[in-house]
Amino acid sequence: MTNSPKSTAETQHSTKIDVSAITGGRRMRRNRRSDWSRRLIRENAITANDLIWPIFVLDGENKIQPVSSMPGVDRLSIDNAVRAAEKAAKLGIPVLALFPYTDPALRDDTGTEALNENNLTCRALRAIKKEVPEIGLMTDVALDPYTSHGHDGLMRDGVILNDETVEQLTRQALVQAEAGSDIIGPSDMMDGRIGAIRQALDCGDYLDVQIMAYTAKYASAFYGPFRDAVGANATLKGDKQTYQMDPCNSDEALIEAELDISEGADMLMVKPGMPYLDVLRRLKDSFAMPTFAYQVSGEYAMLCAAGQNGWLDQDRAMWESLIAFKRAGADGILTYFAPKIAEALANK
Ligand SMILES: NCc1[nH]cc(CCC(=O)O)c1CC(=O)O
Ligand SMILES: [Mg+2]
Repeated sequence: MTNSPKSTAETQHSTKIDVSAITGGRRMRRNRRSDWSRRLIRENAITANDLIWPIFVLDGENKIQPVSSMPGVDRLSIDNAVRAAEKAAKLGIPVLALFPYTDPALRDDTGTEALNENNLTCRALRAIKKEVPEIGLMTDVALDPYTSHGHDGLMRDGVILNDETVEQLTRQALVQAEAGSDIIGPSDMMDGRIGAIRQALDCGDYLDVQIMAYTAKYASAFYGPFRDAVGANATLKGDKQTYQMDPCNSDEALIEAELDISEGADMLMVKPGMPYLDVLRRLKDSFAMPTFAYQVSGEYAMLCAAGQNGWLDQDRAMWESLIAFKRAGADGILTYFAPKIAEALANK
């Protein structure tokens, strides 16, 4: 490059750009120019109606026990879970999802405590139903909070048994329905459990109890903090790859969905959330079912940790992560941010 005056003038002349000609007059930035215009053209929004708030319940009274790997999330004794339900109802959150922290002394090989009609989950269901009847309650069907080995199913010689587990899960679902669960959420990934549970609910006069199938649940590293919260990290031996899905696959999710729908699922779920938005979109487009995403504990922990370090703006990242689920086709999101989001929306 020379820097003679003549050459500079030539360069300026030859780079005169006519953007309107290039884009055919289309100016995408026009709509982004002002706040009112951005609001006007917005395709997606989050409302409190989109939220399911997962809470951790523990035994005792007047207890609030922080989960160290999930800043701002606590294990709550039932009386405090009732307070949380009142708060959720006031904020317009439609559903609470209950997860029990089970006393290690109550865990055994076969997860017997799952079938106890007075277990923590059942007592929490009854207490919340009594005090806050207007809120929907969802419960987790899986054996991992109750087994001494931390697996979601029954185990023999190191193998997770499918059909025997399905029988046990079906009984667990009935116990929860009897205690007042509105939505049964089987999170175990055994084959055939949706159909078995549907059949049992219908025979047991629980025609109106809904099933949200954990349809595409992946064997994920992002569940770590949750397993802390429910005390399963200490007990879990091995991993869950023989029943949860391989993160390398997405076609398989379509078959899982087809099965769950034909077996009677009312709603589908993809889990984790952010790393599986493609799966969410495929399920929504293929089946047009009410479809949910679970923004799991590890996703929550990552955003909080980066925020605490000042590495990103936690609030903005939180909103952006949630709108991504809506954009990808979710009808709703299970998220530990639910109360924070609903509060912010209420104060807008
Ligand atoms: N049935 C277990 C269950 N139910 C919900 C979660 C994870 C939720 C989260 O990470 O927030 C898990 C963990 C697992 O499969 O090991
Ligand atoms: Mg399945």
